[in-house]
Amino acid sequence: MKTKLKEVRVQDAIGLRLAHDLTQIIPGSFKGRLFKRGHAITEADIPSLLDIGKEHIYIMELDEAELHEDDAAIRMAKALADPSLLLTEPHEGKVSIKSPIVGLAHIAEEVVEAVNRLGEIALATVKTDAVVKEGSPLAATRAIPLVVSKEKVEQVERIAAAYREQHGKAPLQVRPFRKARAGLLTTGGEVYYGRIQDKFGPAVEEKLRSFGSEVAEQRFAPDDRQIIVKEIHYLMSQGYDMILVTGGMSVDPDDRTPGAIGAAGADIVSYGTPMLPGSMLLIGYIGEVPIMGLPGCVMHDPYTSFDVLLPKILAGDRIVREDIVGMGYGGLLGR
Ligand SMILES: Nc1nc2c(c(=O)[nH]1)N[C@H]1C(S)=C(S)[C@@H](COP(=O)(O)OP(=O)(O)OC[C@H]3O[C@@H](n4cnc5c(N)ncnc54)[C@H](O)[C@@H]3O)O[C@H]1N2
Ligand code: MOO
Repeated sequence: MKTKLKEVRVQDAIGLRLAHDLTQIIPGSFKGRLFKRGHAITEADIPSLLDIGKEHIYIMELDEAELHEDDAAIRMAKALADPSLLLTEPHEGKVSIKSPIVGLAHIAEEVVEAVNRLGEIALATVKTDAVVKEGSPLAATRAIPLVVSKEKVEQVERIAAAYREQHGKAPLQVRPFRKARAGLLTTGGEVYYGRIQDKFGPAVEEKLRSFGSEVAEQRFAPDDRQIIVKEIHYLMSQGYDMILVTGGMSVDPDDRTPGAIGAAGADIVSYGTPMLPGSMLLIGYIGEVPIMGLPGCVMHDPYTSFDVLLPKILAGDRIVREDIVGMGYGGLLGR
């Protein structure tokens, strides 16, 4: 390091400016910045500095071949992020990259690894296909020491530029969701004949709404294959973007839904999804329109195979068999 760092006792530092943010942690109640970089120390600050364990502060003379942690974090974030993403001010040496929209993260894993292989810098991200909400972070950058060589940050910039060149997009981005209008068919004699109240409709509506889509119409059918087929055809005729059928997805004689979806003309991508909960989910297509058979757990569990497949569909993916095959590894979430 060619940057000059001089240690000064806090008692002798009145009027001097802090070279970096200073953090306080009080377990259970606070973790954050107590003093900001550039703050000029006053007499009154001394007890607080001693309370967070700072008997000395640094006075910094930055070498021109090196970068302060804040500036390194900003440059790396700018190099890696799609221009639509939001970059926070550096905070304790970290820049967060946030999504301006609800969507699906797309993270170039090879870039994340190449950057982290350089050492002395950190790039942490969510995984590809994670759903990000408006304002939620998808990545953060940070330099580990207080100063790093410019060359290191330039290497990050070169890695990011090479990816952009090859793929025509940034290594970190968010794919937006389309607003889908779904047709919902709820099967089950116990609901159809009024023995119990429907709980599936509200659960599916809530889920779609959280992704910016909607249930345009809900229909009901008893456990009768022909009626279910007729209702699927009706929903198709309404031009909905997606058809969701609930109930009757497992092994009982009254579980007619998988057979009816096939009989309605769907190309079945998979009946059965290697994820728990959500193993009895069916996905197929009638032409371009996705159709899913949703098992009972979707009504009950907050996160199932439906929560993996629905966002991918809304981001414009057509689900293929390999997507389903890949869900088993890491797919044991509940019972
Ligand atoms: N022997 C086996 N048992 C089960 C299997 C299996 O493979 N072998 N699979 C299990 C899995 S996984 C699931 S998930 C459940 C649910 O399967 P279904 O989707 O077929 O659900 P149903 O049998 O239609 O109903 C189960 C339960 O949920 C109530 N229900 C259904 N629809 C509604 C609605 N719209 N509103 C309110 N309540 C509803 C229904 O009355 C039943 O109580 O099967 C496991 N078992
Ligand atoms: O489809 Mo079942 O939910 O695995 O619980």
